[in-house]
Amino acid sequence: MSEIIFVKAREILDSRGNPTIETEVVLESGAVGVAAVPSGKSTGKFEAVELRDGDKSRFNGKGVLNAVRNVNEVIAENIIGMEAQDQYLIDKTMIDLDGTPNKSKLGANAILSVSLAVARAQANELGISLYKYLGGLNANLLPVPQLNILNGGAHADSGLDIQEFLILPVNFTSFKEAIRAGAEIYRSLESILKKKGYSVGIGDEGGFAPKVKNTEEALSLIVEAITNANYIAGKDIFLGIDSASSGFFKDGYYNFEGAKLTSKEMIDFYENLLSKFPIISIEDGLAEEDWDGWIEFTKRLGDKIQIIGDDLYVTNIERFSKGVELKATNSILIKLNQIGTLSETLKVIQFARFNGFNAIVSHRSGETADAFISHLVVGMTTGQIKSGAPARMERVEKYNELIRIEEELGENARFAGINVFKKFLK
Ligand SMILES: C=C(OP(=O)(O)O)C(=O)O
Ligand SMILES: [Mg+2]
Repeated sequence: MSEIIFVKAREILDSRGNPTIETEVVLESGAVGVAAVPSGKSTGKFEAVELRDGDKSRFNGKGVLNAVRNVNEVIAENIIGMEAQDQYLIDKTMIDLDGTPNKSKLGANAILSVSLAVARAQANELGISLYKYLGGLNANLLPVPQLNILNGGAHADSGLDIQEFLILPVNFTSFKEAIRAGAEIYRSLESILKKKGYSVGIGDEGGFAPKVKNTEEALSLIVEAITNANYIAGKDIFLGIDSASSGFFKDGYYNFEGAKLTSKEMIDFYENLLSKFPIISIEDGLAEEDWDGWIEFTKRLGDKIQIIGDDLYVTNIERFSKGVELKATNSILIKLNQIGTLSETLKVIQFARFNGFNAIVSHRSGETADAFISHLVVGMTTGQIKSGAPARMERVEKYNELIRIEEELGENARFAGINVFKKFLK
């Protein structure tokens, strides 16, 4: 047991060059925990509040000095003296100190940086890896990576409406081999794009951002890349998309690929895609307030594919409970900074499990070198992680950390592989 004696936050930069917060926590024993918070661009309307200064003279208003001050001057004096092992109590103390339903007073970024740094400090205090602290002996499952190799939407200027085109390597015996296949396919896609005269510039999450015609062309290029890399699409590698469709939903319609579609027409579009491509996962296929559409979507396609709510749920237990009750999806995306504490995130993952939902732990489009999510996904044995392309160091670092974890687990490591999708493959 060791109590917190020092808490200090600072403003650092994220992968887009925007400011974000990092916090350091020191325990009486000398154990230290440092954690940095990422930042989204296609953020959900119902996410907890990321506190930004609004002072246009610094970072065009995006500074986080107020959040830093909230850690150093408000949170610090309230948690110094608390035991680092009391994660739930520390998180509750911060939630109560904030006192708002969306953490708008202190900032979810401020609160989360402390929450994660405390967990790290406690793992270091115990002298064990973070994933082992989170999950103990049960923490031996390595996730299927969802690798975003072609970018659109708010993350790139490819002109594609769909934000993320993902490959999911499943037919492998280890995470390391799965990521190798992913990286080979990424490079294979680069060669194809070059040969066809497309740009090989990349988007925020490291995927290529060619100005291709539409979704079908993007998916065809990816299938070709899989084949050229000597893998079989639909067996070794499945496809996924994150439409981030709240970004093109307006006044009840989806403004998609030049047309104005109803929810039903959007679902028809996805159903047609499934008949042409080995897609196993669709995230945010519909918008964050289109509950009726989601119910229909899951009724029609929920036994064939993983249907993930991201902006729909924002890792919030209330919105997620509603989704479970309404059968709005069969899966949930998990982003720590959508809700703002580790303990609330753990509860949402547990709730997903109780209800037979897949949980996919995710990075944000603005990232740091912090690989906390790699430990979270193994600690909670969720079986899937989404961390962008197998390129750009802030993305790769999450995958590299999983390679290290797999090595540490040795013969006890298991790769989730096809198991996480078995229920969709009858
Ligand atoms: C990672 C995503 O993007 P962002 O961080 O911009 O919300 C996403 O939508 O899943
Ligand atoms: Mg998303």
